[in-house]
Amino acid sequence: MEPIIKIENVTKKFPEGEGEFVALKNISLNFEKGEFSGIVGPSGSGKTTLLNIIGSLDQPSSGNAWVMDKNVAELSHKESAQLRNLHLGFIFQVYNLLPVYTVFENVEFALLLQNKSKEERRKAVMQALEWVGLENIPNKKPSKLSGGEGQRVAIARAMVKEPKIVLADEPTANLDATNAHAIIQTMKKLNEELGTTFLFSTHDEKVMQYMNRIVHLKGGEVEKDEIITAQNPKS
Ligand SMILES: Nc1ncnc2c1ncn2[C@@H]1O[C@H](COP(=O)(O)OP(=O)(O)OP(=O)(O)O)[C@@H](O)[C@H]1O
Repeated sequence: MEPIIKIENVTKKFPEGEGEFVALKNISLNFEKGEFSGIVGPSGSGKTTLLNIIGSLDQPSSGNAWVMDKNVAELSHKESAQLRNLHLGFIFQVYNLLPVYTVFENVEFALLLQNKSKEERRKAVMQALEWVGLENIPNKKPSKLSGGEGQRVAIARAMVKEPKIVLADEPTANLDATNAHAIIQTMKKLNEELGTTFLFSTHDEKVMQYMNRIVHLKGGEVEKDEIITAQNPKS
């Protein structure tokens, strides 16, 4: 089976002063369907840059990044928007909920670009809220939510389209330990039940212990690619 994400000799350069800064240096990596994997590394090592390329939010300077059989390096703006809309879910450190809308509406938003009836949307939103344990507060406004609840809404918003891949950039950075564990366990459950592929960027040891695989980046290069087996759990 083809990997769901295939990174092939990807280099990413950003302009810096007169010259350029190389954020990713000739990286090659594959991720299989259903992985629950983390990208870890020091600040500035290229984690977000790599997630942005996989998320089709940015393009490599050279090399190829295949995401669900589409080469991100060759997509037009419209095609990358379509890839994101149909197949990718995003969870960020900051939840980016729209304050004037309810929990229900914030999650429903992700479906408005899809051709679904109001009733189909209602069902999908309530299912997603159930997945994250917020089915009882669809009408609350974000300002009335705790940090953990806010991040749950963000997970529901990412999951409501039932994407093939969820990209989570430091999803627990603003949460206390109890909420961080709860959030990551919710994502792990969705990974196991729905087969969604999850790819995290994280510094958080609490997150790392749930991973099946940890890719260590350093200075834009893969320093270590670690498969975590049941016999070798992280503590
Ligand atoms: N748009 C940009 N323009 C210029 N330089 C950039 C840009 N985006 C990232 N960089 C640089 O590329 C390097 C890698 O950044 P990236 O955000 O991928 O790191 P990271 O590993 O996610 O770090 P952190 O853990 O702090 O989020 C950094 O040195 C950053 O300054």
